[in-house]
Amino acid sequence: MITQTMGLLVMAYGTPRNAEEIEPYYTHIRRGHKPPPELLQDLMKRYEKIGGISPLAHITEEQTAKLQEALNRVQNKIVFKAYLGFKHVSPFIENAVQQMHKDGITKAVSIVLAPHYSTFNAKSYNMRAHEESKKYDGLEIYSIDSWYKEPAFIEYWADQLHETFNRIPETERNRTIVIFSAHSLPEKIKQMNDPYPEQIEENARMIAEKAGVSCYTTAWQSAGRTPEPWLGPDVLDKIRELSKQGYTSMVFCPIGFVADHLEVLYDNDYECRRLAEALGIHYYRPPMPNTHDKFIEALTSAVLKKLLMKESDE
Ligand SMILES: CC1=C(CCC(=O)O)c2cc3nc(cc4[nH]c(cc5[nH]c(cc1n2)c(C)c5CCC(=O)O)c(CCC(=O)O)c4C)C(CCC(=O)O)=C3C
Ligand SMILES: [Fe+2]
Repeated sequence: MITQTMGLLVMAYGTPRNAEEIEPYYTHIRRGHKPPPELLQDLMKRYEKIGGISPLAHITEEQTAKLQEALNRVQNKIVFKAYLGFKHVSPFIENAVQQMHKDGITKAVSIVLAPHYSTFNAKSYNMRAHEESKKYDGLEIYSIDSWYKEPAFIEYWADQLHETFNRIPETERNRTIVIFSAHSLPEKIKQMNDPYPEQIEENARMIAEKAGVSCYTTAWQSAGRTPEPWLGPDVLDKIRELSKQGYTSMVFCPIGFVADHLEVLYDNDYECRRLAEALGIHYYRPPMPNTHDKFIEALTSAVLKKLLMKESDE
């Protein structure tokens, strides 16, 4: 019995699709200010290092298609129709909302392809979607703020940790530490009572507990290249500190991200690995969620939970 079609607004950071798009992308991130040539060169070099361009565009589309497919498979009351909107590239979040309205959608649920809530990501994504939807009479969007506690998400990373530990020689295990990391944000979020730092800590604890890992820590990565202070400790400093403490194997779980992209393939797999190996440390980084079934299950569950809560409100 099908009762309604519902929009599924999937929002993500966005990535350039080819080398020509890098400059306009970076300009958008910098709120319309063209990057100075050195910064642009530096970013282009990082993309070159991971194969010319990020695999992210493709992965995001696949995640969205799989989420739509799973939502329509596990229940038969609502037909979900997915719309993808980006923060920094076209189609922008606003374009996706407008398209939903054009297609006659009156109710939609929105989800961000990042697990945690902060003023810089989920809040700004949701605000942009809501501002745009106000222009269209009768388009209501139910926004999921965060979904990092989804059991299938915790299980995904716990399973990955199990598999990774199985690859680490037994004699090495008592000198192994897991580093959970997320994108750093400007330190001023602390004065804004932003829940992001606590959510990362809580998520790390939940995953470590589920995996039975007692030796773990958290750190920040990929801080912006601006003069203002960013949340620390940075993951590179953390590697140096842990090396001094005698750890010789490190397992990197960048839980703030959900796909293979620049921050993981360059900041973790190139920068962290290079430093770790220079210090004689074995570097491990379990695969990212990408389109893994467990991960899609987590997103599916977050969407259905949001709608159940909505039903009981009404
Ligand atoms: C919290 C957060 C997430 C995770 C949550 C979410 O996903 O929403 C995230 C993800 C991503 N960030 C990405 C890329 C970039 N982010 C930059 C710069 C910035 N990120 C910020 C925050 C975040 N970013 C911030 C506060 C800045 C400073 C400028 C500003 O105030 O906005 C820059 C500029 C140059 C540089 O600093 O490197 C680039 C190129 C890509 C795509 C990678 C690819 O293409 O493979 C992804 C998935
Ligand atoms: Fe970013």
